[in-house]
Amino acid sequence: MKRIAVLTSGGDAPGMNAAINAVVNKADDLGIEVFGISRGYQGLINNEIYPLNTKKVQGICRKGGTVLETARSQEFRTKEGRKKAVEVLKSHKIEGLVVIGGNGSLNGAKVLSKMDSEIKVIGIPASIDNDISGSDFSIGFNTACDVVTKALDNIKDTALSFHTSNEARIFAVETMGRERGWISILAGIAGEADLVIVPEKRSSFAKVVNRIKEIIKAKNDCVILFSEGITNADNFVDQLEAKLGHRVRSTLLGFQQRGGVPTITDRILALRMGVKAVESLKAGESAKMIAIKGDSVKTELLENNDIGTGSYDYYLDMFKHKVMGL
Ligand SMILES: Nc1ncnc2c1ncn2[C@@H]1O[C@H](COP(=O)(O)OP(=O)(O)OP(=O)(O)O)[C@@H](O)[C@H]1O
Ligand SMILES: O=P(O)(O)OC[C@H]1O[C@](O)(CO)[C@@H](O)[C@@H]1O
Repeated sequence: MKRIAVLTSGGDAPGMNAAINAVVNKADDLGIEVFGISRGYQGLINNEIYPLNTKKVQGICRKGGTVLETARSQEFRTKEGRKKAVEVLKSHKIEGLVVIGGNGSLNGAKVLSKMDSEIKVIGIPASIDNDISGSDFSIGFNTACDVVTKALDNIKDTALSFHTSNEARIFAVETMGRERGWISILAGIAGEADLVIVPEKRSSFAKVVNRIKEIIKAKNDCVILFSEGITNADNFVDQLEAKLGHRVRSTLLGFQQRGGVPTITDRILALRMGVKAVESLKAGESAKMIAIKGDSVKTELLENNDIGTGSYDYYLDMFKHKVMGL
């Protein structure tokens, strides 16, 4: 393997830059040339490709987002688009490609790996949603949880300061994560939310309301964390106010969860995965994804699924009275 390329695709995630840095530095160690591709698969189709070296990626580990920029590409979903992508890689004599992205990007990597046996493709899971099967954690998830936990810490200061007021204080905070409640559950436990509502559990709206009433009766405040993937997430707070007859103060953290300086945990995860991806290409592997399992970084087959695995049930069951679903 003499020449490889790296791209980032789909939603950006904090730590993607550390993965790029590791790919370039490990390739340098092994005497492999590296090219960067801008704007994901669309940039690849458009031949937006340039040489990278260790100097160019110096100091990027601390940066959020991705220095390669990212995109979602309809054209790459077509066979014609993917053919163009292969032609571009071949025209630059690229023998291996590292795709850093979420489950869609990794599905794209799998399809690309079937196009031409001379081009090896390895995926690195990077998404704040942690919804990628095969790896316990994806790059960016830890940073997103950190943002949400810190927001909860701040909100709880107000909640606890109003314990003796006449009016019960109720706060509702929405998290990202698409159909998965990973961010809610981990940040909820760490930030001591009183109630976490995730899409994976089933309950009724009436039961959720009753649980909130119990919490208020017991301590006069309630901090609720709910996932964007629950049923009727958009109207959840309005419906709660109507049923409870109380004000519910709402916080939408939105894209704050996807950006910002990556935590050391995300940086180390990304660095380990970047190194493993280059080693895997060097060993001639293809159609594989880098995964963290327990404390080990491994290669797994790229599978066409998008539900995320890891030890999710363990966290859901830690404090049963604090977790409900809708
Ligand atoms: N089945 C597929 N076949 C070919 N390409 C795909 C496929 N699925 C996704 N892609 C490519 O990967 C790109 C990124 O996918 P997607 O928009 O689902 O984001 P993602 O990687 O899952 O990130 P996020 O975690 O932000 O959702 C798509 O725009 C498309 O170009
Ligand atoms: O607006 P966009 O870029 O499609 O991203 C929104 C989605 O991306 C994610 O942040 C994952 O990257 C989801 O949690 C969220 O719903």
